[in-house]
Amino acid sequence: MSDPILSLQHVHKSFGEAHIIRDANLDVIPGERHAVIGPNGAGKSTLFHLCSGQFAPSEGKILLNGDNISGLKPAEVNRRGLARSFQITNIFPGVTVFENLRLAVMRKHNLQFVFWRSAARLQQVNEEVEDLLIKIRLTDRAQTLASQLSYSEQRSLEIGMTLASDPQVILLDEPMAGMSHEETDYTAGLIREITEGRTLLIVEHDMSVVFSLAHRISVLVYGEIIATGTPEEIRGNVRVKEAYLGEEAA
Ligand SMILES: Nc1ncnc2c1ncn2[C@@H]1O[C@H](COP(=O)(O)OP(=O)(O)OP(=O)(O)O)[C@@H](O)[C@H]1O
Repeated sequence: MSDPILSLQHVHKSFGEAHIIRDANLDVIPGERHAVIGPNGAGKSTLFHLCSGQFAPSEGKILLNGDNISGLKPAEVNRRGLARSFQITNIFPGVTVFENLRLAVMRKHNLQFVFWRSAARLQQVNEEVEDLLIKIRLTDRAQTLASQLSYSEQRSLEIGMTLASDPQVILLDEPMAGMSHEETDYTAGLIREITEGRTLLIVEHDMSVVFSLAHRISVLVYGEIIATGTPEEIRGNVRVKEAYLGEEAA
């Protein structure tokens, strides 16, 4: 197995007396689509916050490409190649799809207003935005206000904004939440496409999506990763059935 691109080593996270993440160990392999599943409140979002720099671990290490990123600020983690989307959408509803993406691309280049004096750079940003529009299949909606998009289109736009920094590792937190079956199928297809050649860590409650999309799955229960394996291995894991999947099936 190749070296992990993202590695959590004995990671703990406490808030006061509450031990939310307890000795989490997780290796994410370059190129894989890795899902984290677990009951409500298990600590999945907290785990993502730790990986993306929103929280610093109380103990343990998080490595990205072998470098210790524990405690680095989100912008620095992003600069090093990890981007995430949130459960709650962070697009700007009052501006167009194109402008939302342009803002995300400019953020990547860390652009100031002075930047706009250069027509060549403006052209470069616009080309990057056009490219993103194709990837998220929203070229026809470029001039539509984000608030006018359908729910799944808004999620596509958010995925596009996550892609703007051209990350090696993408973290998606419940991208299918609140979607119909059709929207879920559509978004699963989009995620397959846009993560080609990248690494995906995804939290998702829809088990049919998880088991068809993920190469490997980790199961988080009460802040502990109780199993990691292929979908078949996880389906057959007795501990997982007892702690989680049995309960879901019921
Ligand atoms: N900043 C915080 N301070 C104190 N407790 C927190 C904080 N953030 C999260 N928690 C607690 O940590 C636990 C895990 O929350 P988290 O959101 O990570 O779970 P989750 O697995 O993502 O849940 P869900 O599937 O419902 O989204 C919860 O009990 C939550 O109340």
